[in-house]
Amino acid sequence: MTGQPLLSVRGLTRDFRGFRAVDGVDLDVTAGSVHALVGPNGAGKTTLFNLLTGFLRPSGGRIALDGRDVTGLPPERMAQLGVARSFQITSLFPRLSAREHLELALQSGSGLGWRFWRSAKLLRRYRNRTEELLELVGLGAHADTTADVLAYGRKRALELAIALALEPKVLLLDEPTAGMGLEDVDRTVDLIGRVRDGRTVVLVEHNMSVVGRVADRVTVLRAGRVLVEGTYQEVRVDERVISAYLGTAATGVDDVAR
Ligand SMILES: Nc1ncnc2c1ncn2[C@@H]1O[C@H](COP(=O)(O)OP(=O)(O)OP(=O)(O)O)[C@@H](O)[C@H]1O
Repeated sequence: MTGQPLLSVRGLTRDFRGFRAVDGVDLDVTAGSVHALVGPNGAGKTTLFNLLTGFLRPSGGRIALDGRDVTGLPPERMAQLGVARSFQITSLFPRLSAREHLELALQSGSGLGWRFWRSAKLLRRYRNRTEELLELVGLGAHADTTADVLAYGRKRALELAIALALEPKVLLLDEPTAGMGLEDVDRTVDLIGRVRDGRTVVLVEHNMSVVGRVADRVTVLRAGRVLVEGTYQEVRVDERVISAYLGTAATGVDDVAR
């Protein structure tokens, strides 16, 4: 970790017809860290996530990536600049194999379009990278399986590999363990541990035990504002965090309060 904020947010605000879902958020994500955004239901985590990835435009405030102002840029521009999010399962092509998804992702990230196929050298390089990414996310044995028959946890792993194919500076994961059974959750925790190497990761996560295992820093949001920021060990015993969770029917309260 270098200690430098790679992603820096100041006074970020987002209104929906007069309702302030994100309200003056300041956030610094250190290069090389895993940074979790948590908070009870309706705290503004998803809205903040969508602001950081360009899927929503802020109503106010600034976002800087590596010192460059990227406020209000659209998602494709954010992705080009190095902010990639793990896409939802619905964005996978049912009839394409895991390998084909990665070849397409690498090709689109190369900026060469179809010209990419003309260069044997490039083709080889991308084939090698495809195999590396498949291994990294544990899909080496499923390279030729089409997305429609990949198990749920493996679909999520494929989405992650697709995001990694863009070689992002910051990888954003939206509830990476949502809907998973215990075994897949453990596998995903391992996976995050592997992919974080040399990367910066921001994740929204409801499962506090996952947060405790993967995150270096935790920002707790409530009612659109930053309530507390610190390590998992710090925030889990913070009275304000405990009462924020106790004040709602949110999941995760047991883990926070324990
Ligand atoms: N498009 C929208 N239009 C109006 N209100 C919205 C919109 N998106 C979110 N909100 C409101 O903003 C607030 C924050 O929502 P958000 O989804 O960001 O919270 P969250 O912390 O991700 O919650 P959850 O844990 O339930 O997913 C909520 O009150 C929500 O109803």
